Amino acid sequence: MEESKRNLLDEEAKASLDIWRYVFGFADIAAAKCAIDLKIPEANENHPSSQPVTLTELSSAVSASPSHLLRIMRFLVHQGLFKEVPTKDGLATGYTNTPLSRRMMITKRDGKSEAPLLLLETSPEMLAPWLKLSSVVSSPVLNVSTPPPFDAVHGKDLWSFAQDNPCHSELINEAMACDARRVMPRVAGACHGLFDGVATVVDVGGGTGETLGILVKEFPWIKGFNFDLPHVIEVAQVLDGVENVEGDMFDSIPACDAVIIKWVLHDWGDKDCIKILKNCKEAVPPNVGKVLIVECVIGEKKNTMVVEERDDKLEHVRLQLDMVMMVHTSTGKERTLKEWDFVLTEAGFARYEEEMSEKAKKGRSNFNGLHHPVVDFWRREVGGISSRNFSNRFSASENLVLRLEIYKKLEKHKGCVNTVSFNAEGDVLISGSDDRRVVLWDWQLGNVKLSFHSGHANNVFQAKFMPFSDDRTIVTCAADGMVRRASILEGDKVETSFLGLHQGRAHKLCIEPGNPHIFYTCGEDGLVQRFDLRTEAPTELFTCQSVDPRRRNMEAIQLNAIAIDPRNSNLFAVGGMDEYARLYDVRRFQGDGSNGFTRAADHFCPPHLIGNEEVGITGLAFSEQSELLVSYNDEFIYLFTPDMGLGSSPIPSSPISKSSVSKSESASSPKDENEHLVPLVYKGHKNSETVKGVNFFGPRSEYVVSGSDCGRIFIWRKKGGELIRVMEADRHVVNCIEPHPHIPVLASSGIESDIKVWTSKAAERATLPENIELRKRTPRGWMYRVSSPQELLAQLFSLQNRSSSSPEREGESSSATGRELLDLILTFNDQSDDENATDDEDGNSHEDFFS
Ligand SMILES: C[S@@+](CC[C@H](N)C(=O)[O-])C[C@H]1O[C@@H](n2cnc3c(N)ncnc32)[C@H](O)[C@@H]1O
Repeated sequence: MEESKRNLLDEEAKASLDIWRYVFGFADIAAAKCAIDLKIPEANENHPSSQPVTLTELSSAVSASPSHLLRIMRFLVHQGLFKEVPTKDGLATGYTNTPLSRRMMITKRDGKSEAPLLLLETSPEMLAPWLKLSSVVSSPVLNVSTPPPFDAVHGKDLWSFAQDNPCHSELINEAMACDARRVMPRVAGACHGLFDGVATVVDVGGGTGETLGILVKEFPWIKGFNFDLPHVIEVAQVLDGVENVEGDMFDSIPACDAVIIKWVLHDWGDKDCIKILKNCKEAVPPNVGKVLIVECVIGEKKNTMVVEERDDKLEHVRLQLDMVMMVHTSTGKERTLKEWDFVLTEAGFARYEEEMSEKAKKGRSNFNGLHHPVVDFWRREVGGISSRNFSNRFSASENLVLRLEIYKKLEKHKGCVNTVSFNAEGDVLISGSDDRRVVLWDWQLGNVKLSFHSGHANNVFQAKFMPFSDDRTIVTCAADGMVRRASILEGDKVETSFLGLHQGRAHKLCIEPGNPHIFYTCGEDGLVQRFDLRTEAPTELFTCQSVDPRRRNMEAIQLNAIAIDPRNSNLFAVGGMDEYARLYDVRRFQGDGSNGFTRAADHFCPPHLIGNEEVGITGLAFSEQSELLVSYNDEFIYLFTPDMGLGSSPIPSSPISKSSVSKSESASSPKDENEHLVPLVYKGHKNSETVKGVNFFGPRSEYVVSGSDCGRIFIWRKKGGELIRVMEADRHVVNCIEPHPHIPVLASSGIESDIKVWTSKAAERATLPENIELRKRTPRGWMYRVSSPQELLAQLFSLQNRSSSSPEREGESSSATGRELLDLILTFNDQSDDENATDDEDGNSHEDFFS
C-alpha cells in the first residue's frame, strides 16, 4: 500500500478513538472530582493494615454504596488513578494509591496535591462559563454587548464575584495557595542569590500569603508584604515576617526593594497588564529594583503554523490555561515571549531575563515531562546577564550599602578575631583569632561548621582557603612568625603542619588567584616568601629594604601587608613601616635573591608623605581595575592608579627629610602640577591602633571600606572619595572587613571576640551620623597587641635586633626606638590587666606551645 494511503488509514483509526475523548471527556474530570469529594485517596493512604483496601473496606470508609463505588473504582483504575492488586492472603483484591491519586488528596498540604485547584475548576461557577466559549469567539470584538463568558453567566467579573461570594473566594484562595506550595519552593531554589540584599518584597495579588510565607522562610531576612484586594486580605494568613496589606494594584503598589507577581498578569489584557507592570516598576527603586514575574510562556509559532516543538507535554497545559483565561477572565491570556516582550517594553522595562524552571529545561531535552510546572518563567528588571552577574550588578547599588545592618553575630572565639574571609562560593566564612583557633562558619545560619587549633603558638593573623581545594586546604600565618597549613580530612579531622617561618610576626598572606598551590607571606622581618604547596620549603624572595641607597642592606622594612593584583597575578604589592607601597613583579625574581628582583618595580606614596618617618602602611588592597588602595597609620587611605607610581628608584627630594611636610599643609595643597595624578583620599576613620586592613566593596570595587579605632566601619564611594556610611560595629577597634565574593554582604572583626556579618536588610536607608568626629580613645600604641610575656620578650628582642643591626637608625631615630619600646611595655601592661586566660578548648595554654 502506498505510504500516503497508509497514513490516512492510521489517522482515521486514531480519530475514531480520539473522538470519544471529546464526547465523554468530562467523565474523566468528574470521576476524579468524585474521588476527591469522597476522599478515596485518603482512605487508601490511611488504611490501618497498610494492605490494599478491599471494596467493602473502602465503601465503609467513604460511606459509599458498594455497587456504585465499584464502577467508579473500575473506571479510575482503568485511568491509572488507582491500582487494583491482590491482598496479602491472595484471596481478594484491593485498591492502592498511585502518585497521581496522591496528588488528589484534599487534606494534604505537601506541595504536591492539586486537589484544591481541581475542585475550583470543577465548581459549578467555573464550569458554567465554559459553555459560552463560542460566543466570545464568534464576537469579532469584545464589547459590552458580548460580555466575556464568566461575566455573561455571573453578571460580573471573577474578582467582583469572588468579593460577593465568600465561599467561591475561599475556593480560589485555596487553589492558589496549593499552587504556591508546589511552585514556590522551586522558584526559591532557582532564585539563589536573587534575594540577597533584598530587604522588602511585595507580593502583588498575593492571595492569602502562601507565596510570601514560603519566601520569607527561605530568605529569612526578607520582610514580606502580601498585597491583595480587601476581601482577600480579610481572610489572609497571619504569618511571621509577612504583613498583609489591602489595596488595588491598579492604583499603586507599596514601595519595596522587589516585587513578586505570580499568576496575576495572565488574568489581564495587555493594557491592564502594562498598567500593573508600570505600578510594579514604580514601587521598586530605579535601576536596581527587581520585579519577579512567575507566569508561563506559550511557545512561538513557526512559519509553518505548527507550534514550535518547544519543550514538553506541558505545552498542552499552557494552552489549556490560555483557554481558562478566555473563559474565566475578561481580557486575560497566556503570552508568548514576543507578547511578554511587548508588555514589558511598553511598561518601561529596559532589560529583562527569562528563566526556565529546571524541570522545564530538562523537559526540553527529554520530552518525558509529566511534571506540571505551568509556571516556568520569571523576569527581572535587570536582565540579559547571568544570575551571578545579576547579583553582582545588584550588589553595586548604593541603596544596599545604605541598608547594611548586622545580620548575625558569630560567637565562638575567645580572643580578638584578626582575620575573616569567605570561601570562593561564599557560603563559608573562615576566621582566626588570638585564641589561636581557626573557625569555619555557616555564616547564614550562624553555626560553627568546624573549629580547630591552628597549631600556632600565638595570635592567628590570617587564615584563608586555598582555591580549588574543596575548602579542605587552609593556610595560616601568625604572631609566632609561623606559616602553617591545615588539611581537613575525612570526618572533619584536621591535620596542621608547619610550612615556614618569619622572624617576628607574620602579618599577612596572599594567595595567587585561582592557584591551589601558591601563596606569599610577609612579616616584620621584612621578608617576602613564596610558598608552593607542592614543594617542601618556601622560597625566600627578598627582604624589603629602604628606598634610600645608603640604608639598603642595613635595615629591613617591617612588612604588615601584602596583596596580589587580581588582573595580573605576577604583580604583588607590600607595605610596612615606611611610607612606600612597593609593587613587585615576580617574573623578575632571579632565584638568587639579588639585584633585579629585590628592587621593587614601582613605588607608591602620596607626595606629602614622602620623607615622613611617622607613617607606615597597615593595609593594602587591589581593585578589579588594578588600582592600589593603601591605608596609612595615623593618616588616611589613598587610591593609586597604576600610572601614579614613582618608579623603581624613588629618590627622596632631599636627604631623608626629617622635617616632613605637614599633613594639613600637603593635604590641602598637593604639590602636584598634574592634578589627575594625585591619589584620591578617603578620610574620617582613625587608624592609629592595630594593623588595620582596608578593602574594596562591590563587584566593580565601587566602594572603599575600612574599620576604625572608634569601633565603627567607614564606607566611601571609591569615585570621588565621599563618605557615605558610618556603621557602629564594635565597642573597640574594627580591624578587618571582608566583602562576600558575590553578594552585598560584609564580615567584620576586631578587638572583640565575635564576628559581625552585615547584609542589606535594614528597612530604612541610613544617613550619616551628625557628628562623625572620632571618639577619643586611649591609644594602645600602634600595632602592639602583646598577649603573653613570651611575646613581649620576642618583641623586645626583635626591637633590639632591629636597632643594633641598623646603626643609622640608632643614630637618627633612637628616640623613636625608645618610644616604640615604651609603647610595647605599656601596651603589654595595659592588656595583661584585662586579658582573660586564653586557654583554648583543648585546654592548652600559651606556654604549652612555647615549650
Ligand atoms: C490568580 S490569583 C493569584 C494568587 C497568587 N498570586 C498565587 O499565585 O497564588 C490572582 C490574585 O489577584 C488578586 N487581584 C485581583 N485584582 C486585584 C487588584 N485590583 N489589586 C490587587 N489584587 C488583585 C486576586 O484577589 C487574586 O488573589
